[in-house]
Amino acid sequence: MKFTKMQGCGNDYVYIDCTKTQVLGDVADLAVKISDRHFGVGSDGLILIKPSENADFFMDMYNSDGSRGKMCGNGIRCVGKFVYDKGLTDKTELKIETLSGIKNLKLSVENGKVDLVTVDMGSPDLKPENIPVITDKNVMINEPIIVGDKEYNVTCISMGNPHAVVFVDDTDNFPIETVGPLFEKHKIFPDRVNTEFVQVIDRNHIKMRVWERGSGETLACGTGACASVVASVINGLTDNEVKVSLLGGDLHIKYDKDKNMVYMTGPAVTVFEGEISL
Ligand SMILES: N[C@@H](CCC[C@H](N)C(=O)O)C(=O)O
Repeated sequence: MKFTKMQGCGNDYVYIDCTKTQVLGDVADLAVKISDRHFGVGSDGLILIKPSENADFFMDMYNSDGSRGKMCGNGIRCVGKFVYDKGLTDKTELKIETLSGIKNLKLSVENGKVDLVTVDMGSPDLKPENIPVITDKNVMINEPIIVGDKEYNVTCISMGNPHAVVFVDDTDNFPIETVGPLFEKHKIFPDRVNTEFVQVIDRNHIKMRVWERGSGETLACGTGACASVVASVINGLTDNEVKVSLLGGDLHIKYDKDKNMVYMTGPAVTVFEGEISL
């Protein structure tokens, strides 16, 4: 089975072209095995590119623990690059279906290959039941919760998947490896949660580290960067166009408040290709 390893800001997945053939068997188990950084290819998860009846392609994504994600911001940019660079389409404006709906992509092509991709990420959803987060509040904006033995203020947002955004003074020295798992499995998040720890640098620049549900700390999270910018804007901390510096690179996020739409621009990179014998 042929695969391509790709990354967007260091958030790396193994991509398999399933437009003509299917992956048979237990895909969740395959995702766990392929993602293993010692005994597998090594990645934050697995992404299958499938045909779609409603869009140009379908993105089916799995975290490294085998759980299925509904949306992946860094992954969807790489799907755009994959299908264009491999000649599966010659369109530079694409519709990609995900488990959280259809997303529109614009590909920037340099010397015949895609480098940057802009994605219309749709509207952020703050309704607790849609995230989901268990609360008696109408929205969770900067609300205190106890995690472990400490109080943190969280802003909860769905970008097609669940996010909790926490503002901190210093992301570099934040103990994400101990606090991240406590957020992920906190009882108020019945489907677990992706947690972004955000430091505001200025009104157009934030730093962010992420603990992803199902994958642990990753070098970047596209949906998380979008949620972080929405949270920064609604908490009055930034303007609506923001550079998000992640451990693996920068994303540019625009939150159009009037239309309530979020746009993400960032890189998509092919790392290597290979073949797996199962
Ligand atoms: N890295 C992704 C998000 C992947 C899915 C997430 N862990 C989930 O389970 O919701 C991104 O770039 O958005």
